[in-house]
Amino acid sequence: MQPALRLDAISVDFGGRTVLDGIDLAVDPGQVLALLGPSGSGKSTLLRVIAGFEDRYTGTVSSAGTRIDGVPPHRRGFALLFQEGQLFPHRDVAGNIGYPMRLRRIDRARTAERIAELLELVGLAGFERRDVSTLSGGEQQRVALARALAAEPRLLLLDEPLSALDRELRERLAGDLRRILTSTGTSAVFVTHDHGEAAVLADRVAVLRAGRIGAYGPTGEVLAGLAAGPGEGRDRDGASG
Ligand SMILES: Nc1ncnc2c1ncn2[C@@H]1O[C@H](COP(=O)(O)OP(=O)(O)OP(=O)(O)O)[C@@H](O)[C@H]1O
Repeated sequence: MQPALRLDAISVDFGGRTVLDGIDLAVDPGQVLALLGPSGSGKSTLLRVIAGFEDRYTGTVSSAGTRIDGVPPHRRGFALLFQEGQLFPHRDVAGNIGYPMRLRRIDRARTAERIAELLELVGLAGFERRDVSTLSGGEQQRVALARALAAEPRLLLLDEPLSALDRELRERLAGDLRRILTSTGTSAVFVTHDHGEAAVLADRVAVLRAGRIGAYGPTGEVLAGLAAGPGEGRDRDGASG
């Protein structure tokens, strides 16, 4: 099967400064890839290239065997989940989750059924009519996740999706998120600073260092390598620059 995402020789140069330097990566269908690395190593820039928000790059981005360079973000079949879920404040929970289905003109009965399924999946069964402003941070992130999954994305892109939450909630939600991604067979790329989060969520880890891939492989191996490396493992990024 073709990878859900493939990057070939992605480089980004901002005003003569190399921010990404020849990145090659692939994410197989159903696989979850974590991008780790210190601040400024290029993680968000790479995510922006994948999502289609950044066109100042060389190299190619493909999905399911097709090049998608130049395809606008909303036509890529990807969904995004950020640190703050960015829900629509004037819509209730069902209105938020159903939004991608409305855009796709899926009929009301099917939409309502799917919303109920997604709420069950994220542990918020029966929350349809709740005003989003009355939800806790963790509940809002669950609703944002349900909305991202409602579009049945070919790839889910997550930019530190749990970092706004407190530690205990973060750990619980990381486990839930992994279960949900597995049960829906969703391929995902997520940016994190947190090794624990990568350990729970990811099948593979790529460590960025100054715009290059410093380490890449199965999660256990890469994290063990970081913990054992000289002077590394002490900071949360596991990279000394
Ligand atoms: N639009 C831009 N113009 C110029 N430089 C930029 C731009 N966007 C990012 N950069 C620079 O590119 C480098 C990589 O930034 P990026 O945000 O991708 O890093 P990051 O690994 O996501 O960092 P963090 O973990 O702090 O979010 C940084 O040095 C940043 O200052």
